[in-house]
Amino acid sequence: MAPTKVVLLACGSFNPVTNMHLRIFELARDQLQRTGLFTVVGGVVSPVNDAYVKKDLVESYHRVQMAKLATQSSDWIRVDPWESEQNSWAETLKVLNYLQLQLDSGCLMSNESPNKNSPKKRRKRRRISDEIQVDEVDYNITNTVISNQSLINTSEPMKAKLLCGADLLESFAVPGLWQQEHIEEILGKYGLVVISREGSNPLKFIYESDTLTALQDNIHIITEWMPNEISSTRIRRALGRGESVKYLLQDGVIDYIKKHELYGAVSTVNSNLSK
Ligand SMILES: Nc1ncnc2c1ncn2[C@@H]1O[C@H](COP(=O)(O)OP(=O)(O)OP(=O)(O)O)[C@@H](O)[C@H]1O
Ligand SMILES: NC(=O)c1ccc[n+]([C@@H]2O[C@H](COP(=O)(O)O)[C@@H](O)[C@H]2O)c1
Repeated sequence: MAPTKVVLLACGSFNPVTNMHLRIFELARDQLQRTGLFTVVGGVVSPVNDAYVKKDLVESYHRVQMAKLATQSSDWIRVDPWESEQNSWAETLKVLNYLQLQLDSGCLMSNESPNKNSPKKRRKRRRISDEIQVDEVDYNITNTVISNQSLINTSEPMKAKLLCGADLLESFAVPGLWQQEHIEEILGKYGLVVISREGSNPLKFIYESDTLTALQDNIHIITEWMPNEISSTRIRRALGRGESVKYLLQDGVIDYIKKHELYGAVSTVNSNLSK
């Protein structure tokens, strides 16, 4: 049987995007392809909407720009600002539905597709947006994406899968956070690729849930044998304290943070301080 073509979607704050966020895409692609069952044709970073209540969340405009800078050298990971541009927070299932509709209709937007602004493509994406009942999106804003990534060929059937760290899987158990039907649909219709994280035990977590056990064929657990806790929270803390974050974030992201004085970082534009 030919491998299933897959596009990985990572939803999160990306506040800011770290090298570990990039690493989980790479690890997931490598390990999924080694099974011989999947070909990973793309990865999508979807920064969460500003309406998602989280401490210290900087404006999505900045989080999207940083994610674009971080992924600009990748030929398969791109950033989709659609979720961040909605008028309200969009649940993860809706983001997956939106991505799958784009894949089904052959109109997955690249970060720099030459004809991305064509009225035909704009109309098509607007229809997709209407179909999943989210607020109207201004695609002129969406299309101000800057990057050098190539267009994913969407002429063949492709499946969206949710890529996450084990902490996101474990958040399924937080009362009131996820609707049961959403969890079932995310797993049943799409599937989950979970990267292990220090302090988590995804296999035990699945074992303890009847829903997850019933759908475990659609959960791919990938062990990160070089675990590290590069987390956005720790990066923000370091920045606020004036500590170096070099090699934890892409250089372009560090420059952007300093230029815009995000997370309490001090601009180096007018000073002689090195990174
Ligand atoms: N070190 C890591 N190992 C494995 N997965 C990770 C790691 N860091 C982030 N992820 C995963 O990347 C996705 C997006 O990350 P997100 O920005 O929401 O989390 P975070 O880095 O933990 O942020 P914060 O520290 O602000 O809570 C999530 O699924 C998260 O589990
Ligand atoms: N019900 C849901 O769909 C649901 C609930 C909680 C978090 N999420 C998503 O999970 C991600 C969590 O990000 P953080 O780990 O940064 O909080 C975000 O993208 C958020 O939208 C989705």
